[in-house]
Amino acid sequence: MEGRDTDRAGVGGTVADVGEFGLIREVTGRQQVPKGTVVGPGDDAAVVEAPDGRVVITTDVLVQGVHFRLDWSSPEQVGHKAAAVNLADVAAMGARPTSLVVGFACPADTDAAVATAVSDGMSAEAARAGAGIVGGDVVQADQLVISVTAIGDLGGREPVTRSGARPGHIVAVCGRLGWAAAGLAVLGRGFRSPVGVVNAQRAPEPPYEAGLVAADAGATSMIDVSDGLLADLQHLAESSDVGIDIASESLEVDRKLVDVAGALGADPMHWVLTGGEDHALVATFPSFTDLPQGWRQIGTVLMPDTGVTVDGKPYDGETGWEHWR
Ligand SMILES: Nc1ncnc2c1ncn2[C@@H]1O[C@H](COP(=O)(O)OP(=O)(O)OP(=O)(O)O)[C@@H](O)[C@H]1O
Ligand SMILES: Cc1ncc(C[n+]2csc(CCOP(=O)(O)O)c2C)c(N)n1
Ligand SMILES: [Mg+2]
Ligand SMILES: [Mg+2]
Ligand SMILES: [Mg+2]
Repeated sequence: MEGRDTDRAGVGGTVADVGEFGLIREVTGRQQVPKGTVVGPGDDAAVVEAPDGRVVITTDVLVQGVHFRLDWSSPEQVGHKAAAVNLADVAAMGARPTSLVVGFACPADTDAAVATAVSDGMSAEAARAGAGIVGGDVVQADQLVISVTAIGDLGGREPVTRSGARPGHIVAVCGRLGWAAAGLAVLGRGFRSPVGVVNAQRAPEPPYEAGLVAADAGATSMIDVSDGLLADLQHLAESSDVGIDIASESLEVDRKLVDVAGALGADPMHWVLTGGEDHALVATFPSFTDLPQGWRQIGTVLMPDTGVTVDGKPYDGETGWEHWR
């Protein structure tokens, strides 16, 4: 196969065989983490030492047909989403986003106005988080690809990683769950309404400020929900070496989700538990914490042997999005 070098492959099969998270383990296992790295690969963002402080840095790539479709979303909404998913990773470290660097790839026949509208959408969402675009690159490609690197400022705080949860802590969430998944289901069936869930899929609105607030309130770990609540809690549970139980009765299922699910013959609780792309923030706090405004308790941290459960039982079904699956 083109480009395949069996001597160097180190791992057999295709990336689909290895899996998204297996591939991350493979590539990070071969990398040397440089001196001055405070938080290396494995969290929502890295934290590196700079001469005058610590910098939070993270990248997410969005690919046409995988993360968005131009017949589903306006170019501005695509740009908004590309910025939001990265800004949310900075917020999930308890940091304030400051700047974005943008890689933009598209075919030769793309309208220039599409490219500028994507950029405008990114700038507008960055501004909502207090950040702006400071550089980038534009190149030719077979489809639209947007790669964003976001930089954040901890303002002297310690980063809130995925690894600080301990048994007895409470699990809390801020932001929407299941809305973008409902929107995806609607769009996937060729509908364009209700616009509330559809716009949640097109242009998510993560609660950036809540990341800083959680850090100041003593959050012990945090992650943003990109792949699905249960899938992302699994990452947090593995990093912290704990178990987590979610109480389904504490998860509010908005009337809108119930209505959309009814119309599509879907289960709204499945969207809430496993839907990604709303970029809600999930954090753990010591049990005595008065949760900050907007945060609600949804579960508890347990000993590691139980894994991630819902009402004490393992979840029956996919827990979230995984590339190549
Ligand atoms: N090619 C890579 N090389 C080094 N580290 C990587 C690579 N790909 C991913 N990682 C690291 O693996 C960890 C998990 O990545 P992942 O993309 O799942 O996190 P995320 O960006 O928070 O989630 P999502 O992409 O679903 O929004 C991150 O710390 C990321 O930096
Ligand atoms: C056209 C189209 N098809 C499917 C989806 C669903 N989807 C794509 S990536 C992802 C998880 C987050 O991505 P990542 O892990 O890369 O951050 C999800 C839920 C979509 N948004 N658009
Ligand atoms: Mg993340
Ligand atoms: Mg990522
Ligand atoms: Mg993901």
